[in-house]
Amino acid sequence: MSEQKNPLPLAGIRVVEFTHMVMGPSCGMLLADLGAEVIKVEPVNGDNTRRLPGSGSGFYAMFNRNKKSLAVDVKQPAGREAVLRLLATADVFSENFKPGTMEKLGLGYEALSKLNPRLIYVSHKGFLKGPYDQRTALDEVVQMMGGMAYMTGPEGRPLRAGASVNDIMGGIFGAIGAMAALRTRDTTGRGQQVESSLFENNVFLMGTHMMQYAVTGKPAKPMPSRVAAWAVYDVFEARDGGQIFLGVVSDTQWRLFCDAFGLAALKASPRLATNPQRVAEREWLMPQLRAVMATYSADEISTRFEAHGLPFAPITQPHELFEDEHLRESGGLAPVHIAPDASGAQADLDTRTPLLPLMLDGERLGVRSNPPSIGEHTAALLRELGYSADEIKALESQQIIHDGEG
Ligand SMILES: CC(C)(COP(=O)([O-])OP(=O)([O-])OC[C@H]1O[C@@H](n2cnc3c(N)ncnc32)[C@H](O)[C@@H]1OP(=O)([O-])[O-])[C@@H](O)C(=O)NCCC(=O)NCCSC(=O)C[C@@](C)(O)CC(=O)[O-]
Repeated sequence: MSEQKNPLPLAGIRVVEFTHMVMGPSCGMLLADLGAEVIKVEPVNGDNTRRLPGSGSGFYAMFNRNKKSLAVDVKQPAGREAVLRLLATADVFSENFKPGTMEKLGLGYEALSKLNPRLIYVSHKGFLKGPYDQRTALDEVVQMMGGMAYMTGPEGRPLRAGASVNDIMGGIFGAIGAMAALRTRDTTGRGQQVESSLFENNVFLMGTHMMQYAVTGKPAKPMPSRVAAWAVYDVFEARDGGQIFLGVVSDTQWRLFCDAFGLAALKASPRLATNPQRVAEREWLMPQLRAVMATYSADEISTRFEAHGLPFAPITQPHELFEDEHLRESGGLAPVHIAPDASGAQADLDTRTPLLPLMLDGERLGVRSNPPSIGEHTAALLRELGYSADEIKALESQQIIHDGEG
C-alpha cells in the first residue's frame, strides 16, 4: 500500500455514499484518493457491480479503492437508524440512484439537511432540473441523445464512445461541487445540495461542435467523415502491421517529418510548403507517404518520429497499457489487491490499477486501501457509533447488516 509523503488535502472529511455503477463511485473514489474517509453503504449482499459479468466486471475494482464498506439494509427501520446515526457525523453524502429512490428510503435532501444542516448532499442523476429530470439514464442513453454517438460514428451510424465518459465526468463534477461546497461551508457553516448529471456533461462536451454551428451556420460533421484541418494527420500502417498516428500541425513539423524519412523531394516541393497546400494535395500526397511508411516496422517509425520531436502515437488497446514503459516507470499504475467479492472473479487477484491523473506537490495519490469486501468495516463503524457487540450480533442475525470484518 502506498505511503503519502504529503498530507492529503481532504483528510478529516467524512463522506457517506450510496452509490453503484460508475458515476457515484467515481466521485467517491476521487474524494477518497484526496484523503477523505469514504464510507460506501451497500445492501447486505453488496453493490450489484461486485457481480457484473463481462464488460462490467472492472467497475467495482476500479472505482472503490480507499473506501470502507458498511453493508446494511436501509429498508429495515433498524438499518436506517444506523445509517442516520452515521449521517449525523458526515460532512458529505453522495448518491446516484434513480430519481425518488433516496426519498423513498427517507434519505432525501430535505430530510438529511434537517438531520445535519452542515451536510453537503451530492446527487448524480441522468438530468439536471427540467422536463427530463424523472427519467433514468445510462451513459449510452445520453451519448445517443446528446450528439456524441452521432459525432463518433461514421455518417448515419451512431457509435458510443469507447469509455463511460459522461459517468466519469459526472463523478468528477460531483466531487468538484462537493469541494466547492465544503469551502462555502467554511464561511457560512451550512451545507448545501450539489447536483451533477450525465446529459448536461454530454452537452458540455459537445460545446465546440455547437459553437462551430453558431459561428459558421454549418452543422458539425461526424469525426470519421471530417476533413482534418491539417495534413499529415493520419494513421499509418507499418510493415509489420502495427498502426501509428502522426499529427503534423505546423510547416516546421512537415519539414522534420520529411527529414525523418529522407523525403528531400517532398520537402522541397513548392506544392507542399504550407499546411493549406498539403490539405489540398492530400489525395496525391497520402498514397506516397503510406507507401513509404509500409517499408518500415512500427518500432522504426516510432523511433524516427520521436527523434524528430513529432506528435505521434502507436494505436494501443487498453490491456496493453499494463506494459506501457512510461506508466511503469512513472508509477501511473499502483498495486492493488482485488478480493473475489469485489470483482465476481473466482479467486483473489493482485494487479495494478490506474491512479488519478493528477500530481500534488510532485506526488501521485496512491492506493492506501484495497476495494473493500462486503461489509468489511460494518462492525468497526457500528462500534464507533456506540453499538455493543451484542447489538451488532443481533442485527447480523436478523440480516439487517452484514459483518464482513473476519
Ligand atoms: C442506474 C439506474 C438506472 C439503476 O436503476 P434501478 O436499478 O431501476 O433503481 P435504483 O438504482 O434507484 O435502485 C435500486 C434499488 O436498490 C435499493 N438499495 C440501494 N441501496 C440499498 C441498501 N443499502 N439497502 C436496501 N436497499 C438498497 C434501492 O432502494 C432500490 O430499491 P427499489 O426502489 O428498486 O425497491 C439508476 O440508479 C439511475 O438512474 N441512477 C442515476 C444515473 C446513473 O448513475 N446512471 C449511470 C448508470 S451506469 C452507466 O451508465 C454505465 C453503462 C451501463 O452505460 C455501461 C457503460 O458505460 O459501459
